[in-house]
Amino acid sequence: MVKICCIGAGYVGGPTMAVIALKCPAIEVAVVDISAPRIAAWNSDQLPIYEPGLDEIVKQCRGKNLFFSTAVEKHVSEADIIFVSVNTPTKTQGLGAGKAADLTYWESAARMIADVSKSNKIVVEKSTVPVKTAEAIEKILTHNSKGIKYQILSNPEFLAEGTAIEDLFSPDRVLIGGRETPDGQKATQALKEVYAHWVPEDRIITTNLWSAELSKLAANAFLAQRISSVNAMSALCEATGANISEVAHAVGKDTRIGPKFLNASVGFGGSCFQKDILNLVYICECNGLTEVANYWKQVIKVNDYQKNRFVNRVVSSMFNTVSGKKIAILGFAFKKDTGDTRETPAIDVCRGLLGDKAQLSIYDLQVTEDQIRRDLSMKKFDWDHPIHLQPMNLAAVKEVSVVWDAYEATKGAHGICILTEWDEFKTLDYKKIFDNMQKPAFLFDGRNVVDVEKLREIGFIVYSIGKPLDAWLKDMPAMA
Ligand SMILES: NC(=O)c1ccc[n+]([C@@H]2O[C@H](COP(=O)([O-])OP(=O)(O)OC[C@H]3O[C@@H](n4cnc5c(N)ncnc54)[C@H](O)[C@@H]3O)[C@@H](O)[C@H]2O)c1
Ligand SMILES: O=c1ccn([C@@H]2O[C@H](COP(=O)(O)OP(=O)(O)O[C@H]3O[C@H](CO)[C@@H](O)[C@H](O)[C@H]3O)[C@@H](O)[C@H]2O)c(=O)[nH]1
Repeated sequence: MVKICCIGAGYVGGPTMAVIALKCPAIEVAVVDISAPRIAAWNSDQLPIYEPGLDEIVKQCRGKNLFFSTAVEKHVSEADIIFVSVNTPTKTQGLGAGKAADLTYWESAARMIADVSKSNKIVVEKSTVPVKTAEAIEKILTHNSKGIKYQILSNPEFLAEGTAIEDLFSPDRVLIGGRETPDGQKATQALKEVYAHWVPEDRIITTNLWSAELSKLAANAFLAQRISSVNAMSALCEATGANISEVAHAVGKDTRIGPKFLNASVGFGGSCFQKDILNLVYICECNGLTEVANYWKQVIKVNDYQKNRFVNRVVSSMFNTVSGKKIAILGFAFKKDTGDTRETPAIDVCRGLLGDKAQLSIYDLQVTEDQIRRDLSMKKFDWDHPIHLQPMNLAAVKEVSVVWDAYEATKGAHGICILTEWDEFKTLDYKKIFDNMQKPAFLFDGRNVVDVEKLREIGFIVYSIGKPLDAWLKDMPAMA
């Protein structure tokens, strides 16, 4: 029986391995982690991450051919194929701080593999890593090899949160990069056979190692660039009276551009886009490609601009101050159908409003109060470390309350900010909400989910990203 071990039981390791176990009953899959609470949660009824469809798969396979364990060394030493899916945060100190990927966790996983292995291994990079990481890992492994042969493959993951199971069941492509030697090709073939249990062969792409590593960073940079492009246009729409939904629809009809991923928003979030672009920028700079680095940096600058613009719009519309005013925040996760808050634009928007002394009442369908409080007091990039290494005893933010109902959040509020596109926010009883708010009642839709005209009829002053401004907002221009 082929044995697979995945180091890192996170948003990637958990779902990917669950799907491999489901689709390959003859393979034994062990997912290991240094975080005991995380492993305990994977072995409980309350999985550590919320992902539609994941519970059922885990229930079906757990204890049969899918195991979650803290016995890292045991499972690594027994495995034929080892996936490494650990954190690769942005460095916060030293050379490349604020940009370069911190490979501490990756390196410690590689050293551990070298220490405990007694048989040949295929080591698969599942984490997103800088180009040429495989070469460094190869050096660590072979330096300590004791005669054991290692083949390193790059197999980046392209799943998006909220649709992870769908994406894993039916990926646009599976990418495998390997050495172009007979042993390298054999390893590539072995991994290809795992995916071939359910992925059509023409969707499994094989490349050299460096192309696979770079393709992951490139794909995320292209995706994020699309959002910054549409968000940049949204600012111009507000200035000119054009409507971003109409512009995006018209632009996306061009088959060369396509309709997906063109929703203007308060800004992109998530654990990957910013981190991976910063990483790309750093690699360009290290290779002397300043113009290329600056080009990609702009994608992040526009994203920061979009978040700032939103906060400025809220404050300037409400008579240039939100001091002491109750603002309801609807949605805190970085997108719908996930409880993940890593780099969510809600953090920056909330901090901006708190900076102007607002009182926030936050409601999200999946994010816990504890998580929200941690996010609002944590330093940038501190989130991307194993949970037991993250700062504890964070300062309490007393101007924030977290509630479990949109009506409660909005009761007595001066304004509402919609920051996540949860379906529930489309069907709330906005008349009831309006009646219970201070007047004038403001609604700032950072996700374009509400029916602007209907809300204006009820009496709201509405701002919706990239949509024609109502008269009130035109009279209260926001500073960029
Ligand atoms: N989240 C996504 O949607 C996504 C998608 C594609 C790629 N990625 C990439 O995949 C990697 C993992 O991301 P994630 O979202 O799953 O992170 P995560 O924080 O959810 O999970 C990483 C896990 O690795 C564990 N870990 C760290 N060092 C370890 C070690 N030495 N031994 C054992 N366990 C260790 C941590 O405790 C943690 O549980 C990152 O490189 C990320 O960029 C993420
Ligand atoms: O038209 C759009 C699409 C997305 N977003 C925002 O962009 C962010 C990222 O969304 P999405 O890409 O759907 O989620 P992620 O889970 O971050 O997935 C991205 O990052 C992963 C980690 O690398 C990759 O594997 C995926 O392919 C890539 O889509 C979220 O805040 C979204 O709200 C928009 O504002 N407008």
